[in-house]
Amino acid sequence: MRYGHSVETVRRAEAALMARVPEGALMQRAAAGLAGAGTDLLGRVYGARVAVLVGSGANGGDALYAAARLLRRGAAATAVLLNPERAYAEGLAAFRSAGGRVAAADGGARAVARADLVLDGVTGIGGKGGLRPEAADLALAARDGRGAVLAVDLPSGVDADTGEVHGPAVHADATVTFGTYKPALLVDPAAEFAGALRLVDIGLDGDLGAPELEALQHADAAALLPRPSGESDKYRRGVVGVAAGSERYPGAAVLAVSGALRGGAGAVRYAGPGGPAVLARHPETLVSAGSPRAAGRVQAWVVGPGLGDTSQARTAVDDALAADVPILVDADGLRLLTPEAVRRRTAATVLTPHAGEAAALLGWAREDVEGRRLHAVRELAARFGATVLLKGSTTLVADPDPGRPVRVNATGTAWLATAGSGDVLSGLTGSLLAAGLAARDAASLGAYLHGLSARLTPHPLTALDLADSLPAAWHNVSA
Ligand SMILES: NC(=O)C1=CN([C@@H]2O[C@H](COP(=O)(O)OP(=O)(O)OC[C@H]3O[C@@H](n4cnc5c(N)ncnc54)[C@H](O)[C@@H]3O)[C@@H](O)[C@H]2O)[C@@H](O)CC1
Ligand SMILES: [K+]
Repeated sequence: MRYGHSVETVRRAEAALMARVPEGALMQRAAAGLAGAGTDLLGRVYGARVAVLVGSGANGGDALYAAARLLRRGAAATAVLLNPERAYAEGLAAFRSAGGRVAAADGGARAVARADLVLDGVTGIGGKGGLRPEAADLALAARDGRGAVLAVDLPSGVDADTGEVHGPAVHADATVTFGTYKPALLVDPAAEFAGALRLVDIGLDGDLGAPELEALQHADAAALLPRPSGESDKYRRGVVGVAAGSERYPGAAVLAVSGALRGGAGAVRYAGPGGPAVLARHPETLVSAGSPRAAGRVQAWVVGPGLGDTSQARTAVDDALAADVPILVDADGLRLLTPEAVRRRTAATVLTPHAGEAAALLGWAREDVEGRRLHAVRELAARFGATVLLKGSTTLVADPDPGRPVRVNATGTAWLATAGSGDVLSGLTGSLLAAGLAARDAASLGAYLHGLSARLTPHPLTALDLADSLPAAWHNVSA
């Protein structure tokens, strides 16, 4: 599992650790990791030009010590001090004694433009609000310059705890972060500013408390995959019901069933008007034309994709909400649900909105959901007492229990933004629910496999390609 911790948790762990190690040791560990990443980006250090953006805190200190290390290996380095009186004094002294130069008051942009590597040490976890104008200009010069931009701990200007970006921020090619990931590195929009991530161990692990965020890795996904045992038959593996599609949108039925068939359940029951289209593509489906209530026993329901807005659609949603098994509600189901009926449920409920649907459920503007994804997903989970999977550039899964970390999916790709891809995810995740996974595990494993499948499918991909690649994603995880 990859974890993200809040600033408060990091600060507490640092304080505990600092009491046990010699003064300055943590910063030297950080600087060593940073210099190593800088070396990798440069390829050849000797003769390279490094520009160091230095703010007024320890983040600038890390950058200065790292630059001192690069200077000792033959680089030339220029520091751009944003607040010369408050630059980290010991780091600046080490930088100067290794041969580093300080740019003249008006020479910062030139140093940045000429650099092969720009170290962004403006702010780290102590940053508040976006970059101030002078730093914002340098960040632009760094983005437009020829060198690689390496952020120290975080790209300066992003909000460490929320992943929100309120104003200009550094666009990094890579970020070296210390001790643990910070939420901003894992959640958009901030994560888009961070580039490739590298975690440097500074010895915090034993002192870190509970994480804010966690991201499944391959091994975590593998451990969650349902596997049939010797005693399994199709009913013991779980039967998933799919109430999706309509005369108007029969494709959604086909796509949701395609996902469901590849999600580990032993059988898929389809209930609704899309039966002929479903059978034409998937003859193994158990099809009925009525509502979920009349469809026979299942261990989980998926309701919503392509249902439309008919009375039959409303009945399907009401029936699914009334069923005493886990359910997943997506798309039209999210528009048709009664919040009170969701809150009344005792079996698990998973809601899978994209930003627009989340905005409608919350009564927010869509931009607010996109800008405040972590807040939005937590708020939805709390209001509905449900597990919420918020789709998008970084898919998040929040549990109704606010004490549990939000899960962030690391496998997504922009290629998933294709018609019908959400229908496949719904079917897949519902199938994992039917196979017996807990709601947050089903949702986060569903997102993981779905993203991986998109990565394994030749581009540009269609939703059916995506479903067809799910066995390869499954195999990739379990291999
Ligand atoms: N505490 C520790 O043990 C360690 C800290 N480390 C580094 O220390 C950083 C935290 O250092 P600090 O707490 O000094 O804080 P930062 O260096 O992140 O920034 C705080 C300083 O920046 C100013 N500032 C805040 N927002 C600003 C903005 N928008 N524009 C311009 N200036 C702004 C503040 O007035 C303050 O002087 C970490 O991110 C990490 O890089 C590492 O050296 C590892 C060890
Ligand atoms: K930084």
